[in-house]
Amino acid sequence: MFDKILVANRGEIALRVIRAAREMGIQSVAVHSTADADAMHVRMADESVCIGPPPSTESYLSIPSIIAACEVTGAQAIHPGYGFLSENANFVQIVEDHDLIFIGPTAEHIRIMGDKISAKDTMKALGVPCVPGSEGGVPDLAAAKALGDEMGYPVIVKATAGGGGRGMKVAQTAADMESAFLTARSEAKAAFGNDEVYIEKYLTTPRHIEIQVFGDGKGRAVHLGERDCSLQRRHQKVFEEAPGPCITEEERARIGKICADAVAKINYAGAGTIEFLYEKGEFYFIEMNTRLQVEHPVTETIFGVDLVQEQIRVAEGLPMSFAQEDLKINGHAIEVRINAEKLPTFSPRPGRITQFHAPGGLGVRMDSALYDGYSIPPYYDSLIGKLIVHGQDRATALARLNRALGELIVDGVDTTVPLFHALLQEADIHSGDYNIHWLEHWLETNL
Ligand SMILES: Nc1ncc2cc(-c3cccc4ccccc34)c(N3CC[C@@H](N)C3)nc2n1
Ligand SMILES: [Ca+2]
Repeated sequence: MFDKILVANRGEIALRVIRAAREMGIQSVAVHSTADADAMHVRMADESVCIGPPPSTESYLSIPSIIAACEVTGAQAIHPGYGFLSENANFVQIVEDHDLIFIGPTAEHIRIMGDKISAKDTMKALGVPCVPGSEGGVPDLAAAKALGDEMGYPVIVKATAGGGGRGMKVAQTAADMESAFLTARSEAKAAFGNDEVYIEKYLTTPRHIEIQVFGDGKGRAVHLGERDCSLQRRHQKVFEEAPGPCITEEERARIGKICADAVAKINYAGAGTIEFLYEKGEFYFIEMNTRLQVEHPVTETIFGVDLVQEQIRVAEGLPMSFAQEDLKINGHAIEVRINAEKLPTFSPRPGRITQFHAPGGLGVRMDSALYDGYSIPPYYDSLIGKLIVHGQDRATALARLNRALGELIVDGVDTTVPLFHALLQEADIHSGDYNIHWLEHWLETNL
């Protein structure tokens, strides 16, 4: 059992992990840059260590500083949160070389899923439906053109080392293939130091449906249903919900079992998300995220579970607190991401919070590290809070979201709150009739 864990992150997710640990009687160590000395996660933790100057590369991404913080505080395990080092296989290896525990999957699984071709090959072999496309990487332009002609356009060229929308180029017709292929390859080289690309049939109007899975690392795994994360802008999710408004119980059981069985088979440990594109009733695997996701609270809310406590339990070698038959959906949950950004350009707006008031009442959860007088630093991402609401059905959740947004006070900086007030006026949001392009199309003529 852990006496003390180090939280290698900041902001709302650091607070989230500290809360889970405290409830388990585990002490927490916060790490912070000099810019975050006054951050709430530092105050909430049992102890804290300054690990460097503001730039992430010299603080939250500094592996030596984080390992040293464990040594001086006696932390036995590290929770990475999301982003930063959470999917860095080399970090996991170094953590384990120092006889510390990484709260998450193995370095091997992180590496397999971080390479989008080995991820697809692994999932295909495990019976997970994938997007049709190239067998592995595409070596040169001639092969790309031949494949495009064979598959039929449109196709999408993706960086093997990419993910999350980075290094992707669509070729609508054969004439586009040369520029799509060469641009994707050069951008992949520049961004990831690896110019390998692969090609897939481009799905034109899909939804983004992701399945939450959880494994004990010893051959058992469950699924916790899906989240619909289609409302995105430039690959940044803004609104996520569970269950998905367009997914039936039968579809959920079928794709959920396929995913749970797949990760069980590889002895996957901890939280994972299997990302699909969903179109015309079919699921197509695109990526697997080997971390806890920003939007995990909507899943926790409808199932009544604490996924962070489960991560800690499994890292301690304990069994999961639940089996598949224990996991029943209750109601509907929606999360909106509150960013310190100025609409309509979504440009980041750091600054000082003159007044903060979180909404409350029945079915409202606000995950945020804000407080009166807090100064949002300019060095990190602009997420300042997640508003999660729950209702017995989707309509109730939407009404509650509207009510909670009306209570939220964040004075002193611009935020994305007005976006959600506007979205709640839209019939398509109430009907749930949207796909991955809906928000960007809507933004062109609104806000
Ligand atoms: N074969 C094929 N067809 C259409 C696709 C469309 C996207 C995509 C493109 C633009 C926005 C998106 C929002 C949510 C989910 C996916 C997208 C996509 N992405 C974007 C990020 C990464 N998860 C993969 N892959 C696709 N792959
Ligand atoms: Ca991803």
